[in-house]
Amino acid sequence: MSDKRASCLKGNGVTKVFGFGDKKTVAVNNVDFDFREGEIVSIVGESGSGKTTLSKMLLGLISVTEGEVLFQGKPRDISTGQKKREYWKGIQAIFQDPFSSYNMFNKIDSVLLDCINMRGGKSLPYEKKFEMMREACSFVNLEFKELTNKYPFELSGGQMQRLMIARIFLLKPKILLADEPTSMIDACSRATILDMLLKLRDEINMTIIFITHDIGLAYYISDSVYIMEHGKFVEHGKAEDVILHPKAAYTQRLINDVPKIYEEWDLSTV
Ligand SMILES: Nc1ncnc2c1ncn2[C@@H]1O[C@H](COP(=O)(O)OP(=O)(O)OP(=O)(O)O)[C@@H](O)[C@H]1O
Repeated sequence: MSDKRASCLKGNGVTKVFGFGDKKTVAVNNVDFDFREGEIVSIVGESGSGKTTLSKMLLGLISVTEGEVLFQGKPRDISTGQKKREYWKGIQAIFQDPFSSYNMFNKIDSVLLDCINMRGGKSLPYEKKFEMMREACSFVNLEFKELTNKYPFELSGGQMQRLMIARIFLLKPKILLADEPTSMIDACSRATILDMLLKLRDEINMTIIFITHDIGLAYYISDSVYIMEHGKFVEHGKAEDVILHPKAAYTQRLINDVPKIYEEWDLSTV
């Protein structure tokens, strides 16, 4: 993590409270963060720690109860539909379930064409658009000519994940929020997807925010890590500092929970 990189997304005292009175839940409790341009950040926590709520606030899908979010150094303004759409040119997300990410009635061509149009390419000649779609598919090792005229449900899970990354390749957002994007696929496809995301970060200097419960993945992939417990960040810093020298008991526990595959199994107790 280098302080020389400009701030991309910053939060001061960001809080989300659901419900009122006895039914009140403080899902995210007064968190501060500063994600830098081109940085890979992981937000790690167990189920219910507030990761999804925080990502929805970052994406502008739900309101912030208290605190402020700054995008590229300026207070974020998503007060109208128009301003939200403008903000979403800068921040995009991929989710763990690729099936939920597509309108299944839209052919793959139109999924990709929408991205080109969103980036202001509506009036480009079709040959140029075709070339852009072909390039985006080839970036993720897919053949556009095999996908054209098909629907997303005709693809395998792994192909759908790759198509999601092809969309990001075309949209070129400043920030990509990736919510456990590799949890539903096998280890081999998982490594490929991660490598593609890292390559994309290198090509377009995108900030990637990984939302995960997997501290091992966070160590492997991130520049910096934020550890979340009960809606608060209990520690953050460079991935190797936080994970190799954890200060919070909670971080220590998450690390201890990672199965150590190099240790022999003791089957006598089974
Ligand atoms: N719409 C909602 N209304 C009320 N409470 C909510 C709502 N959404 C989330 N919560 C509560 O906020 C807390 C944090 O939930 P959140 O989904 O953000 O956790 P998480 O870390 O993403 O969990 P997981 O890894 O299981 O997705 C939980 O106690 C949850 O019950």
